[in-house]
Formats: sequence, C-alpha cells, structure tokens
Amino acid sequence: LEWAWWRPRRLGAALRSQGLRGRAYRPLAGDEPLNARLNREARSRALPLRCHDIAPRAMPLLHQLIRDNGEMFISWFGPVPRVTITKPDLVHKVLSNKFGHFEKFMFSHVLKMLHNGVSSQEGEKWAKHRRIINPAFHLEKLKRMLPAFAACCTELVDGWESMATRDDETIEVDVWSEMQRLAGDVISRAAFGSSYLEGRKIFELQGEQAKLTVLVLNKIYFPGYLSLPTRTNRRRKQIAAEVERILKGLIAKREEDLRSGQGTSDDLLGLLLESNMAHRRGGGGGLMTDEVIGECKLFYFAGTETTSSLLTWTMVLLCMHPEWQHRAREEVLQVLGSSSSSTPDYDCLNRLRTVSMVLYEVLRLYPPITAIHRRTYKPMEVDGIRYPAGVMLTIPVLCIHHDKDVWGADVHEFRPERFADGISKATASGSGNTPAPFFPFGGGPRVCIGQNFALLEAKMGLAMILRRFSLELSPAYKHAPLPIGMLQPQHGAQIKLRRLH
Ligand code: HEM
Repeated sequence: LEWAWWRPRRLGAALRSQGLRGRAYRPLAGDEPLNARLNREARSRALPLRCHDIAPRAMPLLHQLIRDNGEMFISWFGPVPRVTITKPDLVHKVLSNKFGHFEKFMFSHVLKMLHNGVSSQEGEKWAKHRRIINPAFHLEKLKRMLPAFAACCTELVDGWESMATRDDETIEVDVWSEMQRLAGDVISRAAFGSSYLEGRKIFELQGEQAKLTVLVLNKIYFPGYLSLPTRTNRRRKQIAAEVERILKGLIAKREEDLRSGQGTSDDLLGLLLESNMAHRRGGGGGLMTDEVIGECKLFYFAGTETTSSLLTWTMVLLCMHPEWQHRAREEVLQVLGSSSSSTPDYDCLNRLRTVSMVLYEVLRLYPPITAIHRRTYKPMEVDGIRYPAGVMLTIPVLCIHHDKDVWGADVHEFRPERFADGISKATASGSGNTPAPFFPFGGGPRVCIGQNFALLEAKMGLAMILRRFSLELSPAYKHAPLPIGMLQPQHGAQIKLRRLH
C-alpha cells in the first residue's frame, strides 16, 4: 500500500501544492498504459519524407503533455512521479547540479524505486570514477586513435566498393546496420587496441545482452522476474559470465604489461589502467577490476548505438537534402583531396566546417538520446520548487530541440547554417552569452565523456563515405524515427550508394 498508493499520493500532493500541474496518479501503472497506446498508434504510421517534425511520432506522450501543460508538469512512471522540465535554463541548472544531488536515473533504479523507494547515494562514487576515466578521453589521446578510426572506415567503404561492380555501380544497403557495424568496430579498436578481435566478441555478446534486456524490460512490473530461471534470463547470465571472463583476461594481461613497463597505452583500456595506477600512487584509491569491467561494458552501450544513430540520420538527411550533400562533399574533396588512399588527420577533420554544421543540425533534429533522466535521493530545491526524495526528473531533449519558441519559426527545417557561428549563436535569440538549449550530449559534470570521440568518428566516417559515394534514398525507405534506446529508423535506413570516380 505504501509503495503503490500512499507514497505516490504524498509525493504527488507535495508537488501539486507548489503549483505544478499534470496528470493524476492511476494506481500502479501510472501513465504507462497511455504511453503504450500512444506509442503503438504513432508507430503504426510513417512520416512523409523530409518531415522533421518528429516529436509527435517519437515521443507522443511527452509531446502531448507539453502541449497541454506547458513547460513543466507531473506525469507518472508507474508509481514514480516524474516531473518533466523543458525550460533551458532550468535544464542547465539540473544538469549542472554537482555530485549527484540529482542522480542519474538508470535501469536498475526503476526496480529499486518501484520496490524500495529511494536508494543510497551513488554520486560520490561516480565522481571518483569520472576523475579516473576523464584522462582516457583527453583530446590529445583521441588524436592518436584516428588511424584506427580511419582503418575501420576504409574497410567499410572498400567493402561497398567491391560490391559495386563496373556494370552496376549502385548498391543498396541498410545504413543503420552498416553504421552499427562501423561504430562497433571503431569502439573495439579504440578500446582494446591490438586485442580488438576479442573486444569485438565482447561487444557482440553485449549487443545480444541488450536485446534480451529489452525483452525483460517489458515485464518490469512483475517483481522478481529478473531472478526467474527463464531461457532469456539463463542466456543473460551466461553472456555476463563470458564477457567478464574475457575482460578479466584482457585487464590482467594489460596490468602486467604496464607494471613491467612494456605496456602500450594508446587505447581506452590502456589509458584507463594507466590513469588508475597514477590515481592509486597518488593515494586517491583506484578502481577495482570489477569497476574497470563496468567501464569497458559502458563504452559499448554508450559508444556504439549513439554514434551509429548520428551517422545514420546524417546519411538519411543528406539524401533528403541533396544540396547539403553536395556542399559537404565539395568541402571534403577540397580539404582531403580525392585520392582514396590519403587518410584524414586531426587538422583535416577540424577544417570540415560544413560537415560539422550538418552534424550539429542532425543532432538537434534527431538527437540519438531523446531524453535524459535524473532522480532525487534527498529533498532538493531548484528554482523555487522543492522536490521530495523519490521524484524522477525528465529532460525531453528532442522536444526542447523542436521548440519553436526557442529555435524560431523554422524549427523543423533542416538548416545547418544556423550553426555557422557556433552552437551558442544558433538559436533565434542566441546572443552567445547564455548557454544554448542544445543537449545532445547532456550537460554539467555528467556530460557525455565521449563527445569529442563521437564527433571525430562521425566526421571521419562521413568524409570517407562522401568522398567515394553519392547517396540517394531507396524507394523502400520509410521515414519512421523511433526511440528504442537510441533514436533509430524503425524500418531500417535503405540507401542507394553510387560509386564516384
Ligand atoms: C553521437 C554520439 C553520442 C551521443 C549523442 C551521446 C550522448 C550522451 C548523453 C546525452 C550522455 C549523458 C546522459 C545523462 O546525463 O544521463 C552521455 C553519457 C556518456 N557517454 Fe555519450 N554519447 C555519444 C557518444 C559516446 C561515445 C562514443 C562514448 C565512448 C566511447 C560515450 C561515452 C559516454 C559515457 C561513458 C557516458 C556517461 C558519463 C557519466 O555518466 O559520467 N558516448 N552520452
């Protein structure tokens, strides 16, 4: 009763008494049935081509609630009250709040919040992690990984070229699965260097694990489901054990190499272990092997589907807007030259300004992560509203990026030139003095650690593809953006690639 009725009532009343409006609590399931119905309806229809007004399809519930309630309101994630915030300066305040007063909301928290209410603080533990991991993503270090990025891209385009014969120079591929493969290869090589084949194996297993977890997620309301010996759960356990076994082996070997002074630390795992050792020597304590394993697993989830989502939508949008495809290719050819053997270095990628503008505009219209979630584990006050412990806060990134009041009347148009003077001047009223309402990588202390990595990878991939192929949508393509994990094309992204001479 406390869990399903009294607590939700109490938390709801505390929020309403401060003037927050929104949905009334429906016992246990909250707004999930409505959410499921709206999602089903939205998913049954594709959008017209070139329509970028995607929030009603991709996030129908939040889109509708924002329309009806304005910039801040209550809805219910099962028995957990959820406050959605869309006002950019409030979003910045919540994201910048240091050291976990607004904790990240994770899958594991759903169960904890459903069954025990609020769990303990994880913020401080995370802050230490972040200090150790950050050096591995330093730009100077990432630059050294560029040849590995280039090798993966070359393998991909070479493969396509060998399929495009002299008689028929056009091939059709589903770029969503191709980009997942590319991003998987890049992260395997970047994370594990010369052991990347083992890395790839780990990531394949993790991919399978993710799919099985989606199946389990559908049954989340059934307490204890995770521990039942179903076939899915048995396979999940098996995968977890196999991944751990491989990772433990890799880590032990690397640590040994580092200790004996013969380690190479040009990949993420090496850099992470090196930083960890320095931290231990400095008396700051370090990560345990289990924690290092956790970070390696995170690289897969955080780094594969996000970047492939960005690259996929970029290719789709460049087909829909051939004038931008042309401009981007001209720039690539000018900066890189047409010789397919030369691989771009950091300075080259940095000079690709049109390509950068295109990527930002795609991240605005089609952000791979469509919403960011936080929760309060103790009472918090922001902007005059007191949030009791146990409230979830949702930042609907996609809806903010599609807000006409913020971006102007052309909000749903693909206009990369709005980023010509950088992100802070991209909005209708952007003076450059206030932070922009642009959150594809989150913000504050937990901002995406891999954003430079992702942008370098995307620029490299796009440059190598545009230089050798022209892109056109296949008649089979249906425009159906859908957030399952990442924003992805529901029916694939079939694109015709024509080899350029
Ligand atoms: C276009 C590509 C990417 C996008 C749009 C993206 C987006 C994000 C966002 C929005 C967050 C913050 C989530 C939150 O605050 O709750 C995040 C966190 C994170 N991202 Fe990315 N990401 C991308 C690529 C990558 C890559 C390539 C890596 C690693 C190689 C990576 C590693 C991480 C990690 C480790 C975190 C957690 C940081 C923390 O909690 O301290 N991301 N990402």
